[in-house]
Amino acid sequence: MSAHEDTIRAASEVIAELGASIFARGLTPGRTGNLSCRIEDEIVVTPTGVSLGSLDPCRLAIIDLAGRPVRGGKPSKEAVMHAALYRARPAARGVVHLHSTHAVAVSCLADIDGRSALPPLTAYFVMRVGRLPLVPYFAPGDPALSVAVEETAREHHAMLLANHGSIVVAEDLLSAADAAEEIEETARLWLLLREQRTRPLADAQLTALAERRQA
Ligand SMILES: O=C(O)[C@@H](O)C(=O)COP(=O)(O)O
Ligand SMILES: [Zn+2]
Repeated sequence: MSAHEDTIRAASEVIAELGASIFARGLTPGRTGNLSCRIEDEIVVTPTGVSLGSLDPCRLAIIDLAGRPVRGGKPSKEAVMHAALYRARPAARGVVHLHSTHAVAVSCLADIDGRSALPPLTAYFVMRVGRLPLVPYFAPGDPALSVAVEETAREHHAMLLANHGSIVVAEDLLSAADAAEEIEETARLWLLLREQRTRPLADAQLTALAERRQA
């Protein structure tokens, strides 16, 4: 087996392990959500119609950076969107898309700010996620969704898909998962606090966090 195949195999094991953990913690129900890792110019992505809780690392799909199937199982219907994210952010190596309950709830609200779907309630949210734009609704797998996501990803690594869920692209798969989990926790906090006056972080506090992130 070549070194490339060895790396694909190792990434597939990480994807299956992470999928099981995400599913066990109730972060995406049923057969929703999809995960991927970029290895050189190939992407290992979860197959369509399979629960993240029961992924077989030997049956994941391999696609190219144009989103075309190369070998393995039938790719997620969002594979083209994953490929679009890697094109938009060439240094990225992991993508996580989830239907986490509270994040989906926020994505369905009529009155959210499309430029920033969740307020900066905590430092952790600001450090992991930053500003979270809302991508307008397109049906799952619609090529127009990939176009919208690719455009947004040039400025933001995390976004909320209207009436759908979260999607994060990051330097590695586990960092993408951390950010997706943080979106869910912040959405839950925000819904808990909705009837109360809140005190999001102030601009000076956000600037200080941005400086620490760069340090
Ligand atoms: O919402 C959808 O249908 C997809 O975005 C999804 O989450 C699961 O689709 P597959 O990855 O094709 O199973
Ligand atoms: Zn989905």
